[in-house]
Amino acid sequence: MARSIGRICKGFQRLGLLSKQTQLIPFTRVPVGTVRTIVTLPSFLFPQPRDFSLPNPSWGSEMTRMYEHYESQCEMETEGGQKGPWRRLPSYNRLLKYATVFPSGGVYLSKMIQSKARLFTRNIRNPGAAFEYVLFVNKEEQKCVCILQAGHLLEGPPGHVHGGAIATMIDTVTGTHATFLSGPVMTANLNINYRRPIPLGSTVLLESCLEKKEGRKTFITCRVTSTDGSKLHTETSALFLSITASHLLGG
Ligand SMILES: CCCCCCCCCCCCCCCC(=O)SCCNC(=O)CCNC(=O)[C@H](O)C(C)(C)COP(=O)(O)OP(=O)(O)OC[C@H]1O[C@@H](n2cnc3c(N)ncnc32)[C@H](O)[C@@H]1OP(=O)(O)O
Repeated sequence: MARSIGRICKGFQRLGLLSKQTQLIPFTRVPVGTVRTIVTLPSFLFPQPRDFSLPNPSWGSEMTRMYEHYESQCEMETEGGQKGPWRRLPSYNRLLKYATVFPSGGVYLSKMIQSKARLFTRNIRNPGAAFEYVLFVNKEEQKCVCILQAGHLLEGPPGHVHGGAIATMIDTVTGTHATFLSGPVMTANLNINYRRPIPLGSTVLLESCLEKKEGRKTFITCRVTSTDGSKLHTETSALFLSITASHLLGG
């Protein structure tokens, strides 16, 4: 258990959410006053988290075809036998499930852990009903592609996807991309132009590109198009600001 919690702590450290000094100290050996991270629950209570970016039976033929296309890019090797630049990003419905105490924000996080908080885009139990999506990132080109199949619960105008649902996906894709490029960030500005409605149930591509980085600022652009690229649905410019854990803990 200690090893698996340790791996999770390392994951948070990589994302910059835990300080490097945070140590895992088994509960039974904790000298009073030196606790930095407390393990409160045994690992058998944590089932293997579901990776929502993997195919499920609700995926239509277009979603599956696009997934297979990008997945095959991930398997490609360069001429020198190295792994190619594409990676699929796994996707879970919760990020903070396993952490119990932050160096200075234990109470806040402990409350979150006991709560029912779930990532907004991954909280519908019925597969295919809302956001079905998978993200692929290309490290060399500093771009990210998301394949989205928009389910029937996302209706806005009759037969078409709600503008807020589109904005949610744009924020998710550009936000994940910015995190990949710059570590923990928050959206400061999203500027979206809706050019053409997205039919409900259809599969579209969101392509996010790094425009520039300036200090704490990461500027990203994102286009939503049909899978063959012939129809432009939305265009976005987004600004993300790098944050530290204390920004989140400050509320
Ligand atoms: C390995 C990878 C795996 C990744 C795995 C991750 C998985 C994860 C998946 C989930 C992905 C979901 C992604 C959702 C992301 C959200 O939805 S975040 C939620 C929505 N956003 C918010 O709630 C943010 C609310 N706003 C804030 O907290 C604060 O205003 C901010 C944005 C942090 C900035 O505050 P601050 O740090 O105090 O910055 P501040 O000093 O005011 O300004 C700094 C600079 O930025 C500029 N600035 C600030 N705000 C703005 C603005 N709105 N417009 C223009 N400029 C601005 C300032 O002018 C200033 O510029 P300079 O004078 O330095 O040139």
